[in-house]
Amino acid sequence: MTMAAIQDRSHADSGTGIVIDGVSHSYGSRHGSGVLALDNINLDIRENEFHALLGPSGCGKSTLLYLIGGFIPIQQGTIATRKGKVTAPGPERSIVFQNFALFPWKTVLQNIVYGLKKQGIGAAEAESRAREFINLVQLKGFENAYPSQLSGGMQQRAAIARTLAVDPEILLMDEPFGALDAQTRRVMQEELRAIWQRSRKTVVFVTHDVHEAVFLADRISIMSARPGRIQHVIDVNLPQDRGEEILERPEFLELSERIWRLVREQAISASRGEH
Ligand SMILES: Nc1ncnc2c1ncn2[C@@H]1O[C@H](COP(=O)(O)OP(=O)(O)OP(=O)(O)O)[C@@H](O)[C@H]1O
Repeated sequence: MTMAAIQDRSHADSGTGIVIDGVSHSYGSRHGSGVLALDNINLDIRENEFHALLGPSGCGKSTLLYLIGGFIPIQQGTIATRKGKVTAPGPERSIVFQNFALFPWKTVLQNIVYGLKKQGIGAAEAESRAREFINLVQLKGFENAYPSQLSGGMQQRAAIARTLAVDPEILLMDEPFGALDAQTRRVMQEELRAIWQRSRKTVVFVTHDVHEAVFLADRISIMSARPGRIQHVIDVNLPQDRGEEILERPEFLELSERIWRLVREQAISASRGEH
């Protein structure tokens, strides 16, 4: 696949939505007598949309993401993509974690090539594709650097390049910028939004940062405190092209304020033990 190919995806109908139907999840017991983390989640994530999952700490955002990824078994309900029901990890679904997850003993280039070779792609093509994605995330010149020689933001860009290079239809992101300083985080958010606009993957992005969710997403699901339920699904009617200037716009600030109040209600009811 070439860079032109990922750009073409913005006009293609090959994206994959995710249908989450009646999904509940408990930890500590196979039969539901442990900690109920998710309670009857029903959610349709549209093809090619950038969807944020927002909610108080411990509400089950990561659990839902891992269930979509097929990394933990679905106990109750179903999750389906264009490829059918999710029962295990699959190449059409890739995840980016908070802590970069690069191999420290491999260079940036080797880290990206590794994932491509595992998919059966030959060495020469893997290397040229890896270089394209290194350029995409603006790490040209750092191909031969080891993760320890990079800043946190650069490591995360390398991790995102590794994930994008294998061309998943669905990109699952678990607070990928949580470990970054505020300035780097801002730059990464802008870059991610721009990359998404070019590649038009279906993205599910977990965060507990309201501004991050509003800046990045087309729709935001607000979850209740544990056990996690979908309380609200909010459309983000902001321009598709989003730069730093959008943070000052009244519609951005109003929507952020409205969502902040909804999230805060969940956090307060959690602290009162209402869930
Ligand atoms: N492996 C596990 N064993 C037992 N309980 C777990 C396990 N993983 C998560 N939990 C519990 O399930 C609930 C949901 O956890 P999860 O990590 O999905 O929430 P989260 O919304 O992603 O939280 P945070 O925003 O703090 O990362 C939490 O109460 C947590 O304590």
